[in-house]
Amino acid sequence: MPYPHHSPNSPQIQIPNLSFFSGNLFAMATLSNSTNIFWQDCQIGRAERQKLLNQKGCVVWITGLSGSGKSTLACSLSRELYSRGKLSYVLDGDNLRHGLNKDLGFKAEERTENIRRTGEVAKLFADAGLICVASLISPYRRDRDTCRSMLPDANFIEVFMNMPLELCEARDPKGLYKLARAGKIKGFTGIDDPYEPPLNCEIEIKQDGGVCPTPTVMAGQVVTYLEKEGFLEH
Ligand SMILES: Nc1ncnc2c1ncn2[C@@H]1O[C@H](COP(=O)(O)OS(=O)(=O)O)[C@@H](OP(=O)(O)O)[C@H]1O
Ligand SMILES: Nc1ncnc2c1ncn2[C@@H]1O[C@H](COP(=O)(O)OP(=O)(O)O)[C@@H](O)[C@H]1O
Repeated sequence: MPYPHHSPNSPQIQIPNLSFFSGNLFAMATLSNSTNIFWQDCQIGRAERQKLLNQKGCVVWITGLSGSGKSTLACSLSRELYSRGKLSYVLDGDNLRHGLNKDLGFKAEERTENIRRTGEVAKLFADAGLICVASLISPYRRDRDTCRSMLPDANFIEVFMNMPLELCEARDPKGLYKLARAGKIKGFTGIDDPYEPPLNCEIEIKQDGGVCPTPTVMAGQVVTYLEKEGFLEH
């Protein structure tokens, strides 16, 4: 079943000539200039792929400060799912910036485009029947909500790494906080750039009595949710 805004045979809206936007990637990204296009369906769809894999496609979106443990959770979760015979794929912000998003920096509009593109790719993976684990700072609530709105609501599972800045900064595995504090990186999230915590996330990972749960425990929290919501069976 195609998503509502991609419904087949829907009339194509004619968009005015946008050539005056040429060279402005971000203006172009928010508007579509494709006309006379049609949705193409195949006999083998999402339902058939999910049956084959005995799971339901979804997006687990992990958000949080640099150093909060997003990649650690993503990898631990992927490993745990693999051991249960479930297929997942990790989209890591750092890794995507080596390829698909290599043209983007860290200004607000570039982060927005980074999240939008990643959301579109995550949606494709979910449609392929996979459990897609996206781990990006994704500091803006509106950008995360845009990704949520691309999918049926229950299929977007937002996981908030609610770790204090002091812990992330003490970890500083890449030395980036140190550089940001020294003024050598401008616009670093949590230091001189904003992070907007989720208001209504599905899962929150936080310290318990000042102790951070282990990667296995964090992954277990997500697996329990996926199991309860029926994503690990067809
Ligand atoms: N200015 C600034 N602010 C935040 N992070 C920075 C910055 N410059 C480089 N980095 C490194 O880039 C990684 C974050 O990339 P993301 O694609 O996840 O960022 S975002 O979602 O577009 O905000 C982030 O990786 P993680 O530490 O894994 O979060 C950093 O290593
Ligand atoms: N649950 C945890 N317990 C202990 N150390 C952790 C945990 N999660 C992450 N770390 C460590 O914290 C650092 C940052 O983790 P990482 O997953 O790279 O964060 P992010 O992807 O959010 O930047 C790494 O050195 C990692 O080994």
